[in-house]
Amino acid sequence: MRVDIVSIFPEYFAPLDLSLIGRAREQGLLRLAVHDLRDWTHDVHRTVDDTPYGGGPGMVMRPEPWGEALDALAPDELAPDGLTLPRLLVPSPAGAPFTQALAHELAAESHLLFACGRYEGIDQRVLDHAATRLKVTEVSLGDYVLFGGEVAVLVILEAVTRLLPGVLGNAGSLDDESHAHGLLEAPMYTKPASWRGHEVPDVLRSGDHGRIARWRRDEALTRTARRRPDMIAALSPEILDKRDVAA
Ligand SMILES: CN1CCCC[C@@H]1Cn1ccc2ccc(-c3n[nH]c(N)c3C#N)cc21
Repeated sequence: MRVDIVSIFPEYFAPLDLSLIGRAREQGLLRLAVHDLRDWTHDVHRTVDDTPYGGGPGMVMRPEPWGEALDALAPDELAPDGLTLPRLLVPSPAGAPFTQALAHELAAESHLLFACGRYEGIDQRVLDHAATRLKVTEVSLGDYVLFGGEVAVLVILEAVTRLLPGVLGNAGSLDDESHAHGLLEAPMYTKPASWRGHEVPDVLRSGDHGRIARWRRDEALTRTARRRPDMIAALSPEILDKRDVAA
């Protein structure tokens, strides 16, 4: 997967050299490039913002630098290095909720292009024009307000990269994690068996894999019902009716 990120704070993405994302890049599973939007300005002050039409507080990101950046990073013709037309992701509090389902959808793309807004946001015409030739998705992390899109890109990129084949050593670890099947994950334990008077549930030490799987499924259902009743309502019937969870 190729990923391009455009931001006025490219240094925000230094953490992408670390951990599993850094290793995915070394393994060639992820080709990532971060670009400074100001490289597409032409004035001495490298201006990227201006006052909003219609008045109001703050500044809006100018369309010209964004237009040139997207032209350069999403060229109409197939570039010599195999650049395909990317899917444009624009973090925004007005975007569609970012979910595990969307993470899986994005993990299937060959080229993602992230546009990180700041100030009051990006001039709407940038997105409207991009949509004439790219798939554009405005996406939101949640119902709260951040300073800009960079944090959202870090979150989205981590959620997507871990789904790429070969990134997680034990792909099985994706199977029962929270949100993998519409449920929260069951509680997890490790040694010692007894810690400050708290014991590991006996079933997990029984060696009976069928019982353990059923216990984990029941715990996941109980935890989800208590903490996220909205997820229970959205469960597919087969998950609720699943009788034998043993493999
Ligand atoms: C504060 N300021 C005036 C009100 C509108 C937003 C603006 C700040 N801002 C500028 C670009 C930008 C992109 C994403 C987000 C964002 N906030 N919350 C989320 N879940 C987000 C995502 N994903 C915020 C952004």
